[in-house]
Order: sequence, then C-alpha cells, then structure tokens
Amino acid sequence: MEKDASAPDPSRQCNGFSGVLYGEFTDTLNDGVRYSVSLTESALTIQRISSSPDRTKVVFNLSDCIGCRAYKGPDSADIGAYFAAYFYPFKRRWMSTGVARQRVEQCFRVALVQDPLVNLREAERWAHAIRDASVLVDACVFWGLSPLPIGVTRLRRPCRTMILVNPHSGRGQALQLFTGHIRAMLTEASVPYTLVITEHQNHARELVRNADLTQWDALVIMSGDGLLFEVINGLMEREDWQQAIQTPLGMLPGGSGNALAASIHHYSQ
Ligand SMILES: Nc1ncnc2c1ncn2[C@@H]1O[C@H](COP(=O)(O)OP(=O)(O)OP(=O)(O)O)[C@@H](O)[C@H]1O
Repeated sequence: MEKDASAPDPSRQCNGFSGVLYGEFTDTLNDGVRYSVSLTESALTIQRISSSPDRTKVVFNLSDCIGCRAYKGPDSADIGAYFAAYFYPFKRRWMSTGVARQRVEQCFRVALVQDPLVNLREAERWAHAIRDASVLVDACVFWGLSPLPIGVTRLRRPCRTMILVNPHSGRGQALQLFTGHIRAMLTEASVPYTLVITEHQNHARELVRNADLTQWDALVIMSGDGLLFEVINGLMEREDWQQAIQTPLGMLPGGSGNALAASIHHYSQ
C-alpha cells in the first residue's frame, strides 16, 4: 500500500509542534523519566513530561551544537538505542561575572519498539537531523573564530583538518591541552583530523610548503603566535601560493601570550 503523501508525518505534527522532528524519549539512567524533544531549524527544545505544573522547557540553540551521535548501549540485551548531542553554550563562570562556553551533553534513550534495530535507526535519524540542522551554523564557531566581519569561510563537513601542535608552546602545555580538551571535542564534532606534533623549528613551514593541500579543508595551529607565522610563511613560499593562502586557518591558543588568538577572538565578538 502506498503511503498517503498528504498525511502528516507524526514526527512533525505532535502536541501542536510543527517543525523538523518531534519525539518522546526517556532518560538514559531512569526509564521512568520521560522527555518531549522537538527539533526546529534553529533549536532543540527539551521538556520533562510530568503531571506537575512546573514543566520548564530547556532550549538549546543549534549554533552552540558541535555534533550529535547515535549508538547502542554496552548491554547487548538492551533493546534501546541512544543519541547524544553536544552543546557549548555561553554560561556564567562560577564565582565570576564573565561568561564562557561550557560543555553540555544531552543524551536520550530511544525504545519505541521491541526491535533494537528500529530503535537504533530512529536514534540515527535524530542524530543526523540534529547534525544537519547545526551544520548551517558557520563551522568557524567551533574554532572560536566566528563570525568574523571579513574573510569568513564556511567549511565543508566533514572538515578534513590538519592540526599542528608545538609541544613546547606555552611552557610545554600545548600538547596536554590538545589531549585534555580538544581531542574529545573533535570526536564529538566528528572532525577527521591529522595531528602533527612539530619536532623542530621550521618543521611546520617545510611541511606546509610541500604538502598536498587538497587533502585538507583547514589547517589549525595550536601554539603561540610563532607557529602560525611559520605556517603562513610556508603557504606563501609555494608556487601555488595564491590558492594555498586561501586555505582556511584556525588558531587554538596554546602559547604563553596568545596575543594573536586573543585579537582574533576579540574581533570575532
Ligand atoms: N618542536 C619544536 N622544537 C623547537 N622549536 C619549535 C618546535 N616547534 C615549533 N618551534 C618553534 O618555536 C617557536 C615559538 O613557538 P610558539 O610561538 O608556538 O610558542 P610560544 O613562544 O610558547 O608562544 P607565545 O608566542 O605565546 O609566547 C616557533 O616560531 C617555532 O618555530
């Protein structure tokens, strides 16, 4: 039997909601706690389903979302599947008036039917839709460079990235910062990357001068100012420098002063 094209998709029309997706899922730790979850083109809205009058909605802006993934739980007897979305909204710092981006993970269990495959497919559909909706947001947000008034580059996804880390930058902490913070974010954002730990002065310059740049969509430098200058010099020394210098560059502060990263961040506000 053919599906009636005019019939409303139940995931789009529920409880008066009309957007991209609507669903009801449970808490990952407690099946008794249920949430209504709705996805529009700009936000993910979560509301706990309960009889109490206090049913506060939590709204996450998709411009703060860096990724979403679907997965099966570790228990093979579990018929449910899961999806987790990763947000980095600005929040007030503890004991401070300033705000900073802070990680928030929103995870749900999908157990609509007894068939685990169907549940996994539904979790994947949600993960896909959340990723797609948040892709519209400039990928530079992830690197803290957005929105730049000039020279903004919308990166393709998946964004194949070469990450250059100077292990001696910032009193030797750049590599630790990478493994402690950045690596997990890259995984959450499904960013495929090649990590290059520089071994000597001018290593990055020589590498970038001779690299096949078609393999990467962006070069990200995690260091102080020095390594970025090396990379720019390497790009400018190429025969195809006019095209090479168009390669999107990102900067993650890993040095001691980080003056350039601070300036870029300032002008991106
Ligand atoms: N493995 C390495 N060993 C020695 N020198 C390196 C290595 N990798 C890069 N360099 C050089 O170190 C210089 C300084 O690096 P960078 O600016 O990244 O760090 P920093 O001096 O700690 O930072 P800041 O500028 O914030 O003080 C760079 O110009 C680069 O040529």
